[in-house]
Amino acid sequence: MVKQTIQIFARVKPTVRKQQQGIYSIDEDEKLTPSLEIILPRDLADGFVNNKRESYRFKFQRIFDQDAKQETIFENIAKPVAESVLAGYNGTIFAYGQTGSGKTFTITGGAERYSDRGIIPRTLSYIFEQLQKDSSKIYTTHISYLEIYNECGYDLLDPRHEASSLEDLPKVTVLEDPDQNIHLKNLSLHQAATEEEALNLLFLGDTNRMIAETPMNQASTRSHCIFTIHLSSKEPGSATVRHAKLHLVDLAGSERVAKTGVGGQLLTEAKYINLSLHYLEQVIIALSEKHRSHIPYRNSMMTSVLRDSLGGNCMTTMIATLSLEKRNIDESISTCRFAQRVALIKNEAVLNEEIDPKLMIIRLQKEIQELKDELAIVTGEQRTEALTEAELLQLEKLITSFLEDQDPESKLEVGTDMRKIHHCFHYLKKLLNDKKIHRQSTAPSENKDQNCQEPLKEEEYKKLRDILQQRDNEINILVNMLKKEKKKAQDALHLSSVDRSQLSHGQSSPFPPGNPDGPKTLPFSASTQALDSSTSPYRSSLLHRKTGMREEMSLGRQEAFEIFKRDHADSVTIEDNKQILKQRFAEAKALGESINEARSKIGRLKEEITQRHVQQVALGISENIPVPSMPDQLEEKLRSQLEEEKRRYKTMFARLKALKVEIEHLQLLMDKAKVKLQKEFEAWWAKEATSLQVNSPAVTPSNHVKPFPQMSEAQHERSQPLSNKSDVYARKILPSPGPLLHSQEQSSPGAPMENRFPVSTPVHCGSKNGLQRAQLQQRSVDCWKQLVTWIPVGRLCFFKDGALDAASGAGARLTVLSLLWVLEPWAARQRRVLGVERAL
Ligand SMILES: Nc1ncnc2c1ncn2[C@@H]1O[C@H](COP(=O)(O)OP(=O)(O)OP(=O)(O)O)[C@@H](O)[C@H]1O
Repeated sequence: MVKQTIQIFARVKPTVRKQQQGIYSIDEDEKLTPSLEIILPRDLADGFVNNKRESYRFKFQRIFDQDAKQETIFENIAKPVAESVLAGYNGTIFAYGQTGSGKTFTITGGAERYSDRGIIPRTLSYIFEQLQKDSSKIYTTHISYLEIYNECGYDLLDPRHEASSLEDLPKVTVLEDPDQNIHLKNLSLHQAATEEEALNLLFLGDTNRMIAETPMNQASTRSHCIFTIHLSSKEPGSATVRHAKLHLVDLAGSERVAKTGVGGQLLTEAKYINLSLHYLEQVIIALSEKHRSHIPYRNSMMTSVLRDSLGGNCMTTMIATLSLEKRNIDESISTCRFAQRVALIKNEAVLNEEIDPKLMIIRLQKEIQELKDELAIVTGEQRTEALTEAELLQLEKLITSFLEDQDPESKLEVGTDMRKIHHCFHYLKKLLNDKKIHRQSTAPSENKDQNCQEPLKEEEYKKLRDILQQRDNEINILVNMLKKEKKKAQDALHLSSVDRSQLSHGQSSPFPPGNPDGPKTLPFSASTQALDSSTSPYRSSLLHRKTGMREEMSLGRQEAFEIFKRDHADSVTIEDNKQILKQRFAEAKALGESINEARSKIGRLKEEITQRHVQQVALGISENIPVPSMPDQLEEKLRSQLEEEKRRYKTMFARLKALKVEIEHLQLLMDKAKVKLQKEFEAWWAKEATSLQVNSPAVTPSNHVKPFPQMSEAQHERSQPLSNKSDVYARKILPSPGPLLHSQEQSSPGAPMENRFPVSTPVHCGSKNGLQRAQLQQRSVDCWKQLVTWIPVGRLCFFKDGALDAASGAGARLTVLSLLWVLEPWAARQRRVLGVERAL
């Protein structure tokens, strides 16, 4: 048992230096428990004459200032916890702090750079690396991911549901057994055999969380998330299994309702969050007070789930995330106060061991059989029916192994069944008789042989022995050569099949097929498959969501999406990551080629060494000189080259492995960013469409949304106003329709100049007024209608491009494109009508 108080750490989020100057200081001199001093500026007292304290000092195990890297956080905070989990203890790391203070950044990581990986991906990496190294135990790893929102639990990894809102996810409920153990009903556990599988699960959960967000529930801020790694270990042959859980918890923002300034639904949410954090605080107060018999764990779902982590069987660590700006000083002080109370809680972690149920069943079955046999002896009730074939076979096996066992103390255990005992005696008797007969039949010939043998001269015997030895060596060498040839042929066969499969996949992988050291060949053939989304169910699920959403889009929306994507802030990150990914792929490819080269060089060197041996043997045979036992100079040289090449190979191999993890991580980051982008676009599209309808009562479906009565539903949808992300983008400029316009048809006499589309005067449609905007769009539709009637399709295409070039803002592009989608079929129809008229 390990008794330990909850470890508390502080992390200060980086902000503009000026804002934090003089607000806090870290005293690292107190080596054992460094302290953080928060200085309350006078002006925060709002002019009151008061005796408010000006400085607050809090002690932490360690304080990480703004420049602390994610790597440092992992090494100092998460690694020790991961180590104890590997040893079989439960562990929890939770981040607590106000919204925006860096909880998600610390626990999960940033979405932009690979180096921003947070505690979860790094811990997964570390755990799987350790599991690979330790071959003395059999490990199984499972993952679960729970979100608690408004006191309801949701399973973020349920494979049966595609979440489009939180309600689509299965609800998780807390059950308590008579021993007060907590069970989570409906929370799915997923086996993860590799780091890649576990990472895919993390990204799937994060994506589900993001997709399930509604504008009312902007995710992370208002929900708690618990990512759990379940680890079981067992020594081979042992009946004892160890179970350990590691909870990595991203709590909701801890700010008070008054500060958030929210109302309505948000207020309800804020209350729930505050309520659950309030209950968390109550639990912590109760635990930090001595002699409190009742701890109110059951008051909220979160405290129920984290029951073991708080004052129970767990090694728990808290990270207080602080955003030390002037306006956040109060919240930062309350976060630190909370941490000080948490630091008083004592946990008692024990190894969670149990007997493997399967082995337990076998053991109990054996015991039952033994007891039955004993009972039969005591009661004198012996079974009389004949032994079955299987029983007889098993007995004979037992006898054979008993006879072969060299240990004089060994016993033949057949139980108390008299039928079995009798059978054993019969069998042994038969064996003994058979052996006797055999001896008698072979004895005369042995004697004859002995008589025929002539005593060999000592010298001759020695010579023959030497020759025999020499022949043995030659045979060994030739057998080795044969083996190598056979292996080469197999490799060639395998390579050609790999080539074929790669060709059929249509993609070339930068990862080389293997390791020159024989048994561990093709370590990457499996892992490269992870890069292929079709082999990873979770990644393909992410991609499916992404492409699925895309397929549903109409063409007009797709074009709008392309523009939205181009102008979105995240597009820079996606592009950056694409570039990095390209670089990494190129690097991996180059590395793969070098590894292949090194591999063939190693093969060549080995070949040369073997050749040398063969030559020496051949020389030995022809000139009758013994094969030298020590390698000569040339062989020494070859061997040192071989060792050098092997070292080089190993270094490159390790780098390639790291690259592979990085590439996979980047791909997942990009997938996630793309899903986010798509989701934001959908939200923006829906919002704009509704805001146009709500804000423009004058624009009825007949005069605006569906300008052409003959239009099909699909065309109708394409003609929906895009509203041009009006206030975000620059002013929208439509090209002038030119002299073809009849001004009376286009504008009323009293209309403002900008609504009349004067020749070669751009129209500015950047007004926030929905009605005006709708009118302008209606007019532009009419204007284009006129224009397109007389333009052949080729010109229309020209206009499409010209308009795109002429337009200075993305909004204009959207309007022009949406109009074109409407007008293209319409113009074709018009031309057909005109053709008919002309023919008549
Ligand atoms: N140590 C840091 N270094 C760089 N950027 C950071 C750091 N901490 C936080 N950030 C950035 O600050 C922003 C807010 O951080 P984050 O989302 O992690 O806050 P949070 O506490 O989880 O907020 P919420 O309660 O809303 O979930 C993010 O853009 C994040 O990238």
